[in-house]
Amino acid sequence: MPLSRPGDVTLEKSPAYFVTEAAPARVWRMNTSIQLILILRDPVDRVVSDYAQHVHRRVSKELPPKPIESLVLTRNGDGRVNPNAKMVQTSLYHRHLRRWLRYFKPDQIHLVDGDRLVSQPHSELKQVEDFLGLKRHIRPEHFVFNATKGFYCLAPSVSSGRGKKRRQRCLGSEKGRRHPSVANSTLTALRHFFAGHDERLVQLTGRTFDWMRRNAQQFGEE
Ligand SMILES: Nc1ncnc2c1ncn2[C@@H]1O[C@H](COP(=O)(O)OS(=O)(=O)O)[C@@H](OP(=O)(O)O)[C@H]1O
Repeated sequence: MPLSRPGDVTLEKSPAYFVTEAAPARVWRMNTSIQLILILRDPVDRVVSDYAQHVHRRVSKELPPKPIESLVLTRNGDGRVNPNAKMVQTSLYHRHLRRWLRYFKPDQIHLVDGDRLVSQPHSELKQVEDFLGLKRHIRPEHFVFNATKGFYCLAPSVSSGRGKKRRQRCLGSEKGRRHPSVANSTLTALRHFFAGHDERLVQLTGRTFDWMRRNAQQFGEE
């Protein structure tokens, strides 16, 4: 963590902490009253996003990407999801969150809806300001939709530059890449698999996310 002065709010972001077995105990030893922010998105989209990173890494090394099926489905060709696959494990949010809740109180962990963070960043970030006990500073006009990027970016008025240097600030080109296309049968297997885990996350958090409603509609009627 960087050095901070009294009154500073220091933020640190590492997606890997969430799934790292030893992280909750280590963080607790550092600071028992820390405030934690967890961004959750549709677990299937998260798997596909992970796969997009795999494709990017392989292509940049001039290696052919592996098919997603070999990374998330069982090897016997029955089309079922392999629950032990790394990309699948990472999306089992309730398992990882349960580990954090052994050390931290539920009110120390704020859940951000990652899908809404993309579509309505202001409303999600307002809740983050409240959770951190900050004065509400972020306003809807601080975000502008960038059609090329396909995401909201920070408006020039809140950029850190001065004068003409003030321009829109978007996340880097490695964020929000186009996702590779994935066979419908694989997506359906993934949706089916994760729908079975939705209820456990609801029980743990008391939150129902939009992807759960979509899953319930799709699979509840089967
Ligand atoms: N404004 C804006 N611009 C670009 N991307 C945005 C934005 N808001 C949220 N997102 C989503 O953030 C996802 C990447 O998240 P992370 O940076 O936490 O992931 S990681 O560090 O790469 O693990 C990234 O996931 P992918 O779309 O799968 O790349 C985006 O969906």
